[in-house]
Amino acid sequence: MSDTTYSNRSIPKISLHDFESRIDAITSELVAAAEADGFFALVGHGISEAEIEAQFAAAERFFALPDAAKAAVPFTHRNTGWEKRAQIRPSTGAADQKESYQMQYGEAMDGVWLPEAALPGFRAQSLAFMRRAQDVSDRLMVCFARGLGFPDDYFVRAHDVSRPTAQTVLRLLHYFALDPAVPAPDGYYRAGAHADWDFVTLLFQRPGQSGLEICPGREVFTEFGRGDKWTKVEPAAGEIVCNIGDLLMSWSDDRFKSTFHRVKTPTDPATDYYGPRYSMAYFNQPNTDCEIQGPLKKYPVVTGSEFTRAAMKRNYDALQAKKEEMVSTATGGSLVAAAS
Ligand SMILES: O=C(O)CCC(=O)C(=O)O
Ligand SMILES: [Fe+2]
Repeated sequence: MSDTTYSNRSIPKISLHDFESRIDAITSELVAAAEADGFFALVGHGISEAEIEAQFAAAERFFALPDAAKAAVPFTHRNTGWEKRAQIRPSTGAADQKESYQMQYGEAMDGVWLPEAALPGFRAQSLAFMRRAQDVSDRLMVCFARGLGFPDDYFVRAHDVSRPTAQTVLRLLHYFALDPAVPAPDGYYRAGAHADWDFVTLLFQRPGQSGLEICPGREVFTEFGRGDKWTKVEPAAGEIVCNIGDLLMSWSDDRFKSTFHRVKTPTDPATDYYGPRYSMAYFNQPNTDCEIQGPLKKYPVVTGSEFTRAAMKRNYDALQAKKEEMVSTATGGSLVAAAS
């Protein structure tokens, strides 16, 4: 990561307090942030620090189980379950050095919840927290619908978690601690650069456990490039960092930006955080049967399941291209230079 240059831009902080009476002002702030940055920090959203910490405590209990126990609920093709060092990013061609567990509301969780006895209270705690995150998401969706000239309930209905076609996910993440005395090996990434492919992501972080960096600048949602000017986003107690995903970028005819981001591998003991990092990402995904098209009809109509399939294919194709690039660089005799 020695090629990184930093820019000290800050992301907008937006409060949702008195939502009903301030909805137009909040909508203007959200639209401006979505157009310019693709990232913003929410305060006054109604989820208390204690509620967030209770879910982090549940996440810690989950990850503290032996791998053999977690392996009973492995990652599935329906985007649920547990993985460890298994997510390879097209930007790096290497697996993220983390473990994660993804939960949904409906049938996609069949067989992917641990038995109650293995982790008492975990399922009820997590589903209750997901509903709290959904309440916040619904308010953002009303504002984005207004901003784009759709009826208020347009996006809320397309992300209805009470229906069996729901795909929305809460992902618990755990990045492993590193020893500041031992430099991380080449090719070690906590989370390689990527854009999310959902509508909007709500990211919960723990104060002190830094590492998130963002890189605005994408022009169209189909673009898979990445820029080189990064900005650190420090966790603050009680704040929810939100980012626009590819779905909303496409649904807004590329007006709102889905922004590249990553979790930096610590390289400097003077400034970087080497301890374990826990984070939680709530990915708002569309119902499989909803129809997606922006007001200007820039892209053809697709259903929620078609959009998901296309996003996975774009990711897969980009990964193949990265692998070919790595092979050709290696056979060109410059293996060391290939480490990005
Ligand atoms: O852990 C984080 O802070 C970021 C996670 C993330 O970007 C993702 O899982 O998509
Ligand atoms: Fe992400």
